[in-house]
Amino acid sequence: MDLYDVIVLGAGPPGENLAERVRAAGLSVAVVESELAGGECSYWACMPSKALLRPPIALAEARRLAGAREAFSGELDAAAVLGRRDSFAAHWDDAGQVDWIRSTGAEFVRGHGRIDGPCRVIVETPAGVQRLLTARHAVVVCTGSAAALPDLPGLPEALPWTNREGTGAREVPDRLAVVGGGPVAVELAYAWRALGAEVTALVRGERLLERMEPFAGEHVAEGLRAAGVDVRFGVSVTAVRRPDPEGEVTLELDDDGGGGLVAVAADEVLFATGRRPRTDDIGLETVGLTPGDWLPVDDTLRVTGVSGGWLYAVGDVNHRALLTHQGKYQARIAGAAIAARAHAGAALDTARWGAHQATADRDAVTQVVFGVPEAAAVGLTVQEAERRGLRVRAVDFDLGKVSGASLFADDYRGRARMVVDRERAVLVGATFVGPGVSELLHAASVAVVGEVPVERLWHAVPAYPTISEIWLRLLETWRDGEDGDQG
Ligand SMILES: Cc1cc2nc3c(=O)[nH]c(=O)nc-3n(C[C@H](O)[C@H](O)[C@H](O)COP(=O)(O)OP(=O)(O)OC[C@H]3O[C@@H](n4cnc5c(N)ncnc54)[C@H](O)[C@@H]3O)c2cc1C
Ligand SMILES: NC(=O)c1ccc[n+]([C@@H]2O[C@H](COP(=O)([O-])OP(=O)(O)OC[C@H]3O[C@@H](n4cnc5c(N)ncnc54)[C@H](O)[C@@H]3O)[C@@H](O)[C@H]2O)c1
Repeated sequence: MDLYDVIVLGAGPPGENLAERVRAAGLSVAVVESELAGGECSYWACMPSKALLRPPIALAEARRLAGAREAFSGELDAAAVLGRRDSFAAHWDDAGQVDWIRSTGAEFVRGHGRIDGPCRVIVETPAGVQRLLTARHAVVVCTGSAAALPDLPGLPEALPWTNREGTGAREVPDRLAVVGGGPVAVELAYAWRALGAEVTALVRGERLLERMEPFAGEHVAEGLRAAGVDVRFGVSVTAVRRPDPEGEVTLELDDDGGGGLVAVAADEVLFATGRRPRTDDIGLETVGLTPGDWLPVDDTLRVTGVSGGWLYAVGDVNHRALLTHQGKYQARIAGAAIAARAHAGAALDTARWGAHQATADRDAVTQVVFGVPEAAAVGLTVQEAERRGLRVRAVDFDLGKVSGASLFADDYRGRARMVVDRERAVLVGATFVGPGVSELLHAASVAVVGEVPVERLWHAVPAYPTISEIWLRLLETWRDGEDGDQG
């Protein structure tokens, strides 16, 4: 029997960070990983997708500048882009990440872990050996999520792409159909179109990026269309046919979306229709939980409904904010809470924004969706703020009218919104859409998390001529008491 203070199940970025955090607090820890240390993010999600996107974005941005565009007459070298992607996915080899985990003093255990009652984890190693690990203080489930596929006739036989093939494919299909309207669909439609595929995006709803302000999705749809993606709204796939696994795939649609389209033929189909928790085979039934469910947690990331307070869940698996950086934030908070509880008598700071209270992953979630344009958001949209009972004002401005933006790209198109709590006159959310806006986001996060009064923001002087001068235009619009460009 191996005894540790903490056992971490799953070595995605949140699991790795949790281990580092509790080690730094002097606790012993074992990290169990069944596939690759680094998780989905490193090999089939964030890193390879951004590696696929960066060359097309750089090229598209250069082509928007008179004088620079003349230097680019050729097309992207798809093989070189895929090769660069491979190196960013570390050629699907996790030796570097395992070394890093071990460098923290954590023990790395390769194998499939299952909870076996309170504080116990049984690991089935690749050699088929079972090893029992016991935790003195905590077991932290960081097993992440996998692609959720709808229950459609013919879908399993059609061998659909999920995010794994969508980020890892070694050849560019001639025709790719993409189902879904979230970040995965948007980014991968943009990337594969730029690499040479004919891409049809089939969106069930009426807009893209439903969790962001509506104008973000509108600008992104316009950008995808400008890049040559055929974007169709209001269409649902009802069945998928691929009689020959090597042959083309046909998607049957319920409605023509007004465009006369009743079926789509493609060489591959990517389903980007959301995520499901990886909890179906981790022994949840041994502690009274239901396999296959998301794991609800309190704000210290402790799983609710389990007695003894020893079980935590961090990252995608708790369904609070399915983003790597938010999972790592949760890991820092949970690690601090576990360490404080382990050192009997240490008081927990569970006030809003306290050291042991996850707050940002509800009230200040940051996200950037990459492409041309980029969409970047933090905190609450108008709709979410109103749902929470806040009285807010949306302050909008056309980013194309900011001199830094017009220098960044000819005919710059973009928009910004700050959402201001009228009662306290502080920012509760911000959204930017336009080329190159991703690096604007952190300033907005600091304002939201710091609850900086809007009047104080006048003293945060943006350098001239940068896109950040949008802040002055937003403040002027706020001062003048009328909304900017609402178009
Ligand atoms: C295409 C795509 C692009 C994305 N891009 C971004 C982005 O740009 N930025 C961003 O912030 N987020 C992005 N995300 C989301 C991000 O990938 C996830 O939020 C992140 O990976 C969650 O980390 P996690 O550790 O919770 O889960 P995962 O990364 O899924 O890691 C979980 C780990 O647990 C292991 N595991 C599972 N079960 C067991 C078990 N029983 N025993 C042992 N080990 C187990 C798995 O093998 C895996 O290594 C993207 C997602 C997708 C699909
Ligand atoms: N750059 C980034 O930060 C980034 C990039 C990719 C993914 N992610 C994260 O990964 C997670 C997964 O992303 P995602 O885009 O797969 O999921 P999502 O839940 O964000 O979007 C799923 C989309 O599929 C649609 N959909 C669901 N079921 C459907 C069905 N049966 N038929 C047709 N459409 C259907 C939804 O309406 C929605 O548009 C998200 O939380 C996202 O934030 C982040």
